[in-house]
Amino acid sequence: MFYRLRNDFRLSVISLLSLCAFVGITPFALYRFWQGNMLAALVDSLILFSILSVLTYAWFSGDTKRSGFLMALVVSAGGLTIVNLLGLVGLFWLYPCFITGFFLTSSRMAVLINGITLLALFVLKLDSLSLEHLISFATTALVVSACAYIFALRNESQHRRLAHIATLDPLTGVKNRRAMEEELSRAVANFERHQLSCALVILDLDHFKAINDNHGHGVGDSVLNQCVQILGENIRKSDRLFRFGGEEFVLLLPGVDRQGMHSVVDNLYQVVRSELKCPSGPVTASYGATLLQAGDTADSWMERADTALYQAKQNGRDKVVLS
Ligand SMILES: Nc1nc2c(ncn2[C@@H]2O[C@H](COP(=O)(O)OP(=O)(O)OP(=O)(O)O)[C@@H](O)[C@H]2O)c(=O)[nH]1
Repeated sequence: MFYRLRNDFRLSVISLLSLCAFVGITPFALYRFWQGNMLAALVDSLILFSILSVLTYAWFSGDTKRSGFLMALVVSAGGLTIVNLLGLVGLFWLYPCFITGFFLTSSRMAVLINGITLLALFVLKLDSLSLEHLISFATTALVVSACAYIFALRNESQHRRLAHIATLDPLTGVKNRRAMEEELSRAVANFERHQLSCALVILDLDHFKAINDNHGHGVGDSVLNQCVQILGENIRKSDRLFRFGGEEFVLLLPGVDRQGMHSVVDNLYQVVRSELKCPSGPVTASYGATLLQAGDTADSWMERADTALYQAKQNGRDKVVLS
């Protein structure tokens, strides 16, 4: 439970708001029932019920995108109800409602919900509010929403950037192992659903430790970068290249059959062999390749490619083994 709260910001906001609403509204609802003010008690209960329903949906479905949107609607409707009940004083409650919208849903949606809430205030033309009150409130609420919108936009773009950076290998700039695991699972799903074939190639540079030991890590790094450049120039746009770790790379080749896989790996073998160099001479690589098969999981597919690579190494390196 704490793990989910820590890792899902929207779920934690939904939960916190629900807790505040439960603690804040329940005593009022009970008090109003006790006083016999049934209408107000019913409104309180309805708000509570809506909030707790969204909370339950968020926890059980895990769909915090939709739950956040629903919660933003409930919060705004709750805010309008409070203004209806309290008049001018109730307007102050709309400010936090307007801001929480940006924590619960996308910035665009929050702007839309806030706009509709403001419009509703003017349309309802509550007796207790003068036009002057409404215009003053609308102006300040717009300023608050604009600031929250800019902040939320900045936050969203930084989040996207960080998510992108988290999938890249900092040295070579190609996708890392984390991104690879996602793509492997996607390829398995595509194969199960659309029978889209896919080949997996693992390439491991031979005696790379010796390059580092003899020429230094800087040269080792530049060999890795050269290798990525050579591979990138010799694969299709639809192919995916990942750095699996150290001096090991993984290639995903969607849409190829056995013959296609054979010719791609053969070509890479030749090109790397003739173009990849370090100060003491050419650098070679060993390859393990296999096609995705019915009943494969990402792990079993990877394991087969790894076994093929192991055989290539065992056979003396600078070899290709197709599983
Ligand atoms: N320069 C550099 N070296 C790295 C990097 N990541 C891992 N290494 C080194 O790569 C070397 C890999 O060594 P091994 O696993 O023994 O592989 P190898 O020497 O290529 O031997 P075989 O694969 O069996 O041919 C280790 O010395 C690591 O320190 C990196 O980002 N840059």
